[in-house]
Amino acid sequence: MAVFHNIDNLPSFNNAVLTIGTFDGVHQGHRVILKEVVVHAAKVGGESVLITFDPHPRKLLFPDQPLGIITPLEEKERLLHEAGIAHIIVVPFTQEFAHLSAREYVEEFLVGKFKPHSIVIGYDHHFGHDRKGNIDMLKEYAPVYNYQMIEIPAQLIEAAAVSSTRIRNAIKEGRVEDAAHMLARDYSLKGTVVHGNKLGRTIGYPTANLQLLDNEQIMPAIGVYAIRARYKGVLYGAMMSIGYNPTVTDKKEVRIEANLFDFDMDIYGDELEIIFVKRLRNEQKFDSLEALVEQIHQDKRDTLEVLGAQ
Ligand SMILES: Cc1cc2nc3c(=O)[nH]c(=O)nc-3n(C[C@H](O)[C@H](O)[C@H](O)COP(=O)(O)O)c2cc1C
Ligand SMILES: Nc1ncnc2c1ncn2[C@@H]1O[C@H](COP(=O)(O)OP(=O)(O)O)[C@@H](O)[C@H]1O
Repeated sequence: MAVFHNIDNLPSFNNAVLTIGTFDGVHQGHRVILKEVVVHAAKVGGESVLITFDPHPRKLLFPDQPLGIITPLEEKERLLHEAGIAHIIVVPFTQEFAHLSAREYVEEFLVGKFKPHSIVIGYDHHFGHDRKGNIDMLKEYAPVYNYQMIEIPAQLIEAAAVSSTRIRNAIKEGRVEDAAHMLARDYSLKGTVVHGNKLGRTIGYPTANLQLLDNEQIMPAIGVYAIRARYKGVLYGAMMSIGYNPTVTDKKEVRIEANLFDFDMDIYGDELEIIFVKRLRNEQKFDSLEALVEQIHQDKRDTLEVLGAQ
């Protein structure tokens, strides 16, 4: 198992079975491809090699569009290894790399650096400057450079009825259960616990305020969620508010905060992982703090019911 970030200093792989893509989310559709790579590598006595890009190509190509990624790189690397991929190549996605013509990309990059035994690719994969390269081109070069092409057909990928875009939309709309279904795991975020307004403890609900480790990661819709929170390897039932806290402030700043059950520790500065389970309700502006607290009691009951039912 290894991750390589420097493409100018790669080892030579033995019968590399390659796949290429951003694999944001490492979702059910991606897993169809990953499985083929791992199984095929075992069959031909080769090594599974996955090429991915950082930052996400869309960030370089469309810098004005907010990106929103599902899996930060470190998490993606962990999930890919879990899926059985032996070697991960993280290509720094620079202007120079983006400008390689499709031919240069195949000849100098794929063949030059990896001498692949096989390339496993989805039917709709594009590459090279202006995305001009496609699967037909990889097929044409196959006999020239002596690699085998394995195309993952549309039906197989579409049967999974999953795409990174659909997952992004589900998360943005707060449909975290739909996202979990497509990801085959719960959506999660990591953050550092920062100081808030110190009001939480006075109303009986201290809330760890989070600053996300990866600002590019997608935030679920404003609202209240049943979650699990992982602190130093231990999972706690918890509830989360993502919102502006209109009951207590007029500031237009989004706060991400979690109240952990059966927990009483000072965790400022520490890392907390949030695992989304279900969106419970919209954020509301209450007439009084008492009314907010009444509702938070109810949120806790609802959360315990949701978590207990799992
Ligand atoms: C489960 C939960 C639900 C919440 N719902 C709301 C809400 O609907 N409206 C609101 O103004 N604030 C809501 N809050 C946020 C509280 O206003 C906030 O936690 C409180 O002001 C303490 O903030 P502090 O951590 O900055 O001290 C919610 C908090 C939690 C934990
Ligand atoms: N059950 C708990 N859930 C969340 N945070 C807790 C809990 N118990 C203690 N804490 C601590 O209390 C802090 C939150 O208290 P709070 O009064 O809301 O302050 P702040 O406004 O700075 O977030 C957390 O950052 C954490 O260090």
